[in-house]
Amino acid sequence: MSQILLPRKTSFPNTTIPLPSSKSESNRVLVIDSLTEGQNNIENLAEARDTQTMIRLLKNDPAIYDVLDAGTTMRFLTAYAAVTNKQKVMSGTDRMCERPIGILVDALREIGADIHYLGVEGYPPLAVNGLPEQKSSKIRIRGDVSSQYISALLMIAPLLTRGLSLELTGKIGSRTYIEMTLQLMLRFGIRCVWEDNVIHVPSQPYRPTSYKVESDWSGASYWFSLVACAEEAEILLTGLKKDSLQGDAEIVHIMDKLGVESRFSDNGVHLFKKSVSGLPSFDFTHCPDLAQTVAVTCAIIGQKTIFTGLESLRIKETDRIYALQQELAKINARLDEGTDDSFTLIPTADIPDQVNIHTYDDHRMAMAFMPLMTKTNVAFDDAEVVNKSYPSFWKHVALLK
Ligand SMILES: O=C(O)C1=C[C@@H](OP(=O)(O)O)[C@@H](O)[C@H](O)C1
Ligand SMILES: C=C(OP(=O)(O)O)C(=O)O
Repeated sequence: MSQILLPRKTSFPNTTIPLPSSKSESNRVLVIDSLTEGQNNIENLAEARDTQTMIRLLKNDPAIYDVLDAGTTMRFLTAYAAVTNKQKVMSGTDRMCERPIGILVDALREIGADIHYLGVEGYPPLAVNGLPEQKSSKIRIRGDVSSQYISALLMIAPLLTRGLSLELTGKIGSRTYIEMTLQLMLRFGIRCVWEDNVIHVPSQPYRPTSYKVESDWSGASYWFSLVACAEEAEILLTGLKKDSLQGDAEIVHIMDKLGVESRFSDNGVHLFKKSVSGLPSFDFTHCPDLAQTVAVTCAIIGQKTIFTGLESLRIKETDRIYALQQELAKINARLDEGTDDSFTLIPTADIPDQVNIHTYDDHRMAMAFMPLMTKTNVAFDDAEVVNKSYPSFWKHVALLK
């Protein structure tokens, strides 16, 4: 684990950031590719460790699928191992074994999969022993804990002899990720119907096709934040499209309210500074991975804000609410929990001359605090933490002139 120090810097003229590809798109396409009979032509897979882990496990097919700290890899491969009738142990880091998976396991068991827990009920590690016979084709599943369970079931559904109808109950979180799954399945020939809260997936074969993974909008968010926080900045982010499958493209609209103008061209999106207006409030229900970026941005630029839709943050790489509260306190900012489901971001009053950020084994804690370098010298205790989604992140920070 090595430290990294970013010295204070306020202006960033004309920099091009060659963004990495999306790990969410990559991990879906890899699972679909493995479920397709025939050759797909897939370009631009992510450098993210989560994706490289998926590639390695699918290629080597070891008896133990050790996903490390990759949530999508854990959830998608659990369903994949079941439908392909594999015998696998699913395991991961200590934190992965604290992230719930019971909702997915219950659904898979109802469909007919043979799965049992090897440790604590409801959590990895698990033993998957295939899916001998489909018992049910109509499943009810909660939509308010993690959309990854739903994406995992949707991707295997076309291979089930009776198909699958998924009734989503309660509030649906991270809906844009479910839509991404369905859109990608469509690219590979699968037609599903989403009516009210039921998604119907008939039994049908995936069709081989060509697909080029787009750049990562979640990774893009840190550069939007840098532009918002800087005195002057102009940044080109390559490989992004206005019409994206990724819900985190929402960052364009969020940052429009926080002083960043986005102009799209054939190369990607160009970011410029503009004035900030109004007292914004943001709902992260469908883009939870942007919450840390936006909280830190608002703290730095002095923007009081109301946040909602943060429920899922407590079960991600770390308890992201706690981690944000601890690290924001170091720059005298607060994220106060209200009596309803909202949080109030009270911005920074005074920033010390040097700030040491603890990263909690969470890539997004490190990347979200990078723009703090516009105000002070900032050190991070674990530089490699970014490898989960964006291994070239610090190399890209070094491109800033
Ligand atoms: O399906 C995906 O690719 C993801 C879904 C989201 O998780 P939840 O559905 O658990 O919110 C998101 O936070 C995660 O980084 C990636
Ligand atoms: C929550 C994340 O990933 P996962 O759930 O796939 O580990 C993330 O990348 O922010």
